[in-house]
Amino acid sequence: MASISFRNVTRRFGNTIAVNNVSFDIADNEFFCFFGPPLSGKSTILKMILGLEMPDSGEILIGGKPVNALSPAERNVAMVFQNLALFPHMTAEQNVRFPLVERKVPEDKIRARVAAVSEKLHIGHLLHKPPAQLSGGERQRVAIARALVRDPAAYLMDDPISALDARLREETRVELKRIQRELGHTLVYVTHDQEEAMSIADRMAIMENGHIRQTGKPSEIYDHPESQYVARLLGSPAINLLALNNGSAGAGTIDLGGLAVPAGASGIGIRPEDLKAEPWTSGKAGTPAKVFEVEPLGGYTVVTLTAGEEKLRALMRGHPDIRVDTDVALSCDPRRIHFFKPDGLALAPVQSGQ
Ligand SMILES: Nc1ncnc2c1ncn2[C@@H]1O[C@H](COP(=O)(O)OP(=O)(O)OP(=O)(O)O)[C@@H](O)[C@H]1O
Repeated sequence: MASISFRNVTRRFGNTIAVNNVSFDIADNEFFCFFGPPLSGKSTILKMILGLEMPDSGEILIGGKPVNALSPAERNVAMVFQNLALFPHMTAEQNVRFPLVERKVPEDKIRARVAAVSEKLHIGHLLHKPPAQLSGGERQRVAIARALVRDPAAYLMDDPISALDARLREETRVELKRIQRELGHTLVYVTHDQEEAMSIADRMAIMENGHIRQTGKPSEIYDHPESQYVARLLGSPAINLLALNNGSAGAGTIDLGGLAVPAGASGIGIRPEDLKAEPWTSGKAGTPAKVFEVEPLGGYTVVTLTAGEEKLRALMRGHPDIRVDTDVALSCDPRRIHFFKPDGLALAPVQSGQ
């Protein structure tokens, strides 16, 4: 397996800058995810790693060696194009063998490789069965074995499970994460699903318009977004973003409880799970708001609130005793508030020294 690095890589298509001066380092054996909206440049990055697209400028390194001049075959990187669905007319074993048979790998090598992958993925006892006789989870393990049966320097996957239904998608991403960790493959993964990216990646890069806006562990990026753009892309329901009206006197409609606002801040962000809404009682601290709608989701409830001109969302555990059109008091742990400048970049909170 190998590390993968870009150094100031740019790729243009006519007037479109698909990838704009991008640099990153993916470590050996890392599960790395590119996440961003459609047309942000994710697939073009994968194609340049693979050697199907050439950069206009910049350098690409695999295993520390420059590969700009190497053909796809010489780079030994495998793209998993197809989604992780099995061929129904083949047994599990025929499915797993397929990528090697297609590449005319000698039979003894195929046998050895299928045996090795089957042992690692614990599917040896399933190999004689057709997909129809496998459970959903078993089918996904076999499909992943087929995707991983080659032994390249790194695997690339472009939205491989988006075609599956929601339940199977959840199962498959857990399997994939576990298997990647067990096998220790470098895996570069593209998705436009924020939950998938957050749950699956060791580290991720957030893309916008050909730029990487932030790179890091999903939890670090979620807790410390460097811009409003990144803050908004991660989390469901989305972060509440509010304009600051008059500096430290108050944040629009949210009482900041005397929190010092950093100089230059023009807006704040509060994650729905950090916003507390409690039944209003006179004399209670907090910003008055009205309950607009309540959405029970089973384990959680999303409460939409109106405070002045603003609509805010709070994510609460279980089934809170909150009714539509009643008055509530809003509060938030001030340490969980994000501050942003007019250009959308984040500001560090003022250190109180306490
Ligand atoms: N072969 C091409 N010819 C012309 N323009 C291209 C080509 N490939 C990509 N682009 C353009 O480059 C930009 C980035 O596209 P890319 O496919 O890399 O984005 P993406 O983030 O993978 O999108 P999606 O999630 O929709 O696959 C887009 O504006 C796209 O139209």
